[in-house]
Amino acid sequence: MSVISTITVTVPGTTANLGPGFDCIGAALTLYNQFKFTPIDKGEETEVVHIAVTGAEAARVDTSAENLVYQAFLKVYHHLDLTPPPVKIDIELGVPLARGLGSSATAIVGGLVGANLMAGEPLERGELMKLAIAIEGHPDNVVPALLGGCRLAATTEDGGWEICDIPWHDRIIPVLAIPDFELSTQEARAVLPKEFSRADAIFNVAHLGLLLRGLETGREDWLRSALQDKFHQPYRQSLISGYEDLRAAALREGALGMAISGAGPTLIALVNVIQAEAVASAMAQAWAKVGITAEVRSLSIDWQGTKSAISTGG
Ligand SMILES: Nc1ncnc2c1ncn2[C@@H]1O[C@H](COP(=O)(O)OP(=O)(O)O)[C@@H](O)[C@H]1O
Ligand SMILES: N[C@@H](CCOP(=O)(O)O)C(=O)O
Repeated sequence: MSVISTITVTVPGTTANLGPGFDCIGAALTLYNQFKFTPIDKGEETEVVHIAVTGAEAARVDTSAENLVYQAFLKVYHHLDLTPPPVKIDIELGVPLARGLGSSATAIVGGLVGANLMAGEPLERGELMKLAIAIEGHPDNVVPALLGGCRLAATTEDGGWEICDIPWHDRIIPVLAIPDFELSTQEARAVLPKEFSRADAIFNVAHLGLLLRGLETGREDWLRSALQDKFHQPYRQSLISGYEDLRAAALREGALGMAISGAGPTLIALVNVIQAEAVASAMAQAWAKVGITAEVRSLSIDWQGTKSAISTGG
């Protein structure tokens, strides 16, 4: 009988909200975290984990049993009422932490998918998705991280989720300006009001519609207004120093619009492919002028979502 030696799970980072789609839309990006799960022999001991992390920000990741990847791994076993096996988890970080690029979603999805494969794949993708949304608390990062592409998530009348794939025109490029400072999602959610006016709700519904059709058709006149929002960006801008300077620089070089990626502090510009390089360099310079070091990257949409491979031995 073949025995699992290692399970490798690769999960894309994501950009959520895209302006008016607060907590309901997100897209997977060509930026990845990799998680390797290796069963270890620990005799009678259970719930034992060894975690090793590599990558530029490795020292910032908790390697205790509180690690989010392991917590998600345990969730599958507890959900199935099974005893979790001792495991070694190797994490290779490619998604910057706490920058609004869905690093926590990669950890959750990675842990769930790894555990499900180790347990013999008892859970279907839809069940894993529900567990992931429950852990993260909102669907807009974990859904595209798992499925790839740009996805809209809406609740169904029976309390489930309807997931809709959003076409993304290949002329439209996401340029991500990633600063060297962090902003936790929890902190950036704490500044938001609990209620919104009717005028704000109508504003966001209209602009989300514009965004969806703009992304599908690539129509630049629609996309130029589509990233406006009244639900989160007005309250979060002050947490991101240089926000207005970056927006002005990006628009000056021809960006169609700029928004906060997820809860920030990364900023995302939607750009016609022809302008991508000029916009990226203008955004980097604008942050440098206010003393912030940043990495600015023109990325693509990841269409595959989470990938996994199992190597066996014995
Ligand atoms: N690869 C990882 N392994 C373990 N925990 C992680 C990993 N990536 C992110 N996390 C956890 O998620 C936190 C960041 O989550 P959050 O504030 O939501 O930011 P982000 O926008 O990156 O998702 C990190 O501080 C860490 O606790
Ligand atoms: N809709 C959430 C998205 C958070 O994304 P993250 O990448 O910052 O974790 C929010 O805006 O709070």
